Amino acid sequence: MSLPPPPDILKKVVRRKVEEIAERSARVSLAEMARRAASAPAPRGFANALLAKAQAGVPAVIAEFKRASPSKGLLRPEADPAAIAAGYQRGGAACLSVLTDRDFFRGSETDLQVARAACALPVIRKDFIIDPYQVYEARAIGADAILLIAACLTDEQLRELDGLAKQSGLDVLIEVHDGAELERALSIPGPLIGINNRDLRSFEVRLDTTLSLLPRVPPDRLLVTESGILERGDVARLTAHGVRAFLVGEALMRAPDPGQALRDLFG
Ligand SMILES: O=C(O)c1ccccc1NCC(=O)[C@H](O)[C@H](O)COP(=O)(O)O
Repeated sequence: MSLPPPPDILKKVVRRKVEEIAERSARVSLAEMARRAASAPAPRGFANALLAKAQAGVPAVIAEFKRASPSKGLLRPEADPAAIAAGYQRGGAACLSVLTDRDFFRGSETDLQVARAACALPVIRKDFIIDPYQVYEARAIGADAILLIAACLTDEQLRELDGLAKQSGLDVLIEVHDGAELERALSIPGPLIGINNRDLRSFEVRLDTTLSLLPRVPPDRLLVTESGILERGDVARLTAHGVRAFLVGEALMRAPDPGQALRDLFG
């Protein structure tokens, strides 16, 4: 069951992020966070892990750790990130995604650190990144990649945050929802383009979002389809159209054994 969307969740989340960044940078300065980022362990190669699977003809799956979400409420609030990350690795995931937002997803930086320490998979920090501070913070906590949501960012912010991430050793997944956002994302060099099937304003999920934008994604980009992949039929439908990379959360987090659910979905 889906919850009714609050009026424009993205605006609400971004407003809260602005406050959060002010609070955090008062506790740990930008300069100190940049220093911590510079001394973080080497990144694991998020984009390369996806590309290797896709080129081998195997579904490249980013398996997501998510306790709750604005659209679905509580999924698995007491989940253990270490056990689930290890299960995802055994289940054949190429990469992990960890929601670090606290107020809307019940996540944390600790979830990412614990999940990454429990496996050898590269990890993307899934959050609403709008400021350089969060890029340094992502690297400082050990993330290997960040998500940039085109709908939350101006072209200038997108370019600045993407440049800073790459300079810091992070891979970037730019997420789009429509043709206009896709054009903006394609103006930025990089191997990964995420197409989110969930309309972040209405919460409606349509796999057709990926299928309609897919012909506009050049072959040198790896399209990652995100959200609403719930059953084998969804994977079969997307695969039949040439989709090779998937980001899946809810279907795995709701299952008694998320790693086994991953095997069952893509097996
Ligand atoms: O999931 C939400 O309710 C949501 C609401 C507002 C912004 C982002 C949101 N989700 C983040 C994601 O993109 C998904 O967690 C991810 O694509 C996995 O989706 P799913 O497999 O449907 O859990």
